[in-house]
Amino acid sequence: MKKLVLASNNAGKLREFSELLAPVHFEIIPQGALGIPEAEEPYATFVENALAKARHASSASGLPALADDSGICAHALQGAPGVLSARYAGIEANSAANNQKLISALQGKSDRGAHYVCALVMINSVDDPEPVIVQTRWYGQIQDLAQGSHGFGYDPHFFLPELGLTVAQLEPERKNALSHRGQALRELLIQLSHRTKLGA
Ligand SMILES: O=c1nc[nH]c2c1ncn2[C@H]1C[C@H](O)[C@@H](COP(=O)(O)OP(=O)(O)OP(=O)(O)O)O1
Ligand SMILES: [Mg+2]
Repeated sequence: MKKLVLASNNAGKLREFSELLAPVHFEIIPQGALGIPEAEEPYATFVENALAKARHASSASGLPALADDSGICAHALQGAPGVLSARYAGIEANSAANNQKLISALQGKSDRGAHYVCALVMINSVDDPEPVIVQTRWYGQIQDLAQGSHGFGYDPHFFLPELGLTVAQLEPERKNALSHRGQALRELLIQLSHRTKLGA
């Protein structure tokens, strides 16, 4: 079975990837299982950070790698925290501190619109000239009150008006069916299947 390193140390993402990739015939190896530490994420775009993570994991393992760089963009904050979502309240910040900072930054703002972004990059090797790249959005609203216990990160504050629920109130399968990460992974698998058909 083809091996694939998942270039992430985020337990929530790793759980979602294992659910989403369950039907796929890859042996999925989280980079932590190979002792690979987090990559630097210095770039201003999600795609560049995802590519840096994928290259880091592929270089350290000698295997194909899949990386996710994602975040939440608040419209009233000109897209902040964006690529800095994981480090919004500081380098070692946890989700509670990041959520708190986001809610504080939005006090008094009437526009609560936001979107999640997910950039996925898959490479066959560190020098792969044709990375598979997908980027998707998931729209919602940021609410002050934290609700729900599923998911991770900003999910308890990310409200879906069509459902009347936060993402943390969705069962995992329902989140995966709708989320930025679920959309991106399904698109990536379609792109891979086209390549396989063409023998590339
Ligand atoms: O579905 C999601 N539900 C809730 N929050 C989410 C989601 N997707 C991304 N997020 C937030 C979490 C973190 O604050 C940031 C990702 O940051 P990001 O650098 O891509 O990931 P990370 O540092 O946690 O793990 P890693 O880089 O090892 O993959 O966006
Ligand atoms: Mg990160």
